[in-house]
Amino acid sequence: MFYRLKTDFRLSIITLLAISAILGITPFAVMRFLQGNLLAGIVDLTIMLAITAGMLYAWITGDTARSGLAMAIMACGGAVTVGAIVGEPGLFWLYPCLVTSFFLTESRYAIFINLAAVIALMVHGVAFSSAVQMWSFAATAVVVSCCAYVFAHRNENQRERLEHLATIDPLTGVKNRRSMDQELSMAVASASRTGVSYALVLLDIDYFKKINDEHGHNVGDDVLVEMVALIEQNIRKSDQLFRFGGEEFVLLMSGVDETGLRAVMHNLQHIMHKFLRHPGGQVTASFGVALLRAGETPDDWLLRADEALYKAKDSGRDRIVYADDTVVSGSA
Ligand SMILES: Nc1nc2c(ncn2[C@@H]2O[C@H](COP(=O)(O)OP(=O)(O)OP(=O)(O)O)[C@@H](O)[C@H]2O)c(=O)[nH]1
Repeated sequence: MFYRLKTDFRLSIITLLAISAILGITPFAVMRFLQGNLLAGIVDLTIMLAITAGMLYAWITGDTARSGLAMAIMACGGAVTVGAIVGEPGLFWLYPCLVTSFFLTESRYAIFINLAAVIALMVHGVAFSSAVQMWSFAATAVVVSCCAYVFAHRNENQRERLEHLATIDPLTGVKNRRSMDQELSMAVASASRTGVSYALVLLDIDYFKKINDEHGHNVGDDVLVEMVALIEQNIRKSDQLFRFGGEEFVLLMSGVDETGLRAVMHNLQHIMHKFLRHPGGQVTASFGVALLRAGETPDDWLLRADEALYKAKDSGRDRIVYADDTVVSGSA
């Protein structure tokens, strides 16, 4: 539960709004019933129930886009109704709604909802004691909306940037290990649901330390970047390459059978032999390959590929080893 709140920003805003609405509106709903203002009490109660239902929908379905939009409409619509019924005191409720609508839904919808709410109250007019008060309300509502828009927009940009930084390896531009863990779990789930086959390749450059030591770290970096470019040019768009750490990479392929997999691996090794160079000569790599088994966990799958890679290194490097093979094949 806390993980979802931490990772899904809109869900956390929806939850925050719903909890605030329940805590903030309940005393007023009780007060209005006690004062005999049945209509205002029922409106308060309806807003609370609708917002709570929106939050439950978001938690159950994960569809925060639709529930966020619905909640922005409900919150602003509710504030307008309260303003129209109880007059001036009800206007204050619109301000927090104008702010949260930018965090609940896309900016273009939020602008429309906020404008509609402000105009509806102005047209209704009953909540205002004078024209000056009405126009002051309109001006402050627009200022609040503009500030909320700028803040929400900047927040969204920074969140996207952070998400990018957290999932991408800055040197090679491929996804990092953190993304890989998620993708492997998704692949395992997809395989058991749809029956699509998946293969995992653990790839490690041979004697990379020597390249660094003899030619410098920058040359080592260039080798990593070139290798990634070569691999990406020779895999399908649906295949995914991750940097596992250091000079180790993971290639995740979907929809491959054993024959196709061997052809792809043979081609990759061939391409690297032909094109991957450093100032001192050829760069080679060792590969551990494992096709996903039915019911296997991501950790076990990765472990089999790792054991195959270990065998490839142990038997002389520049090798492709398939997890279920007993015989280690040599270089192409
Ligand atoms: N240039 C560069 N080097 C890195 C980077 N990350 C890790 N390394 C280096 O990669 C080297 C890996 O060395 P080892 O684990 O001994 O592997 P190896 O020399 O390739 O030996 P084998 O894998 O057994 O063939 C270390 O010297 C690390 O410092 C990086 O981003 N850039």
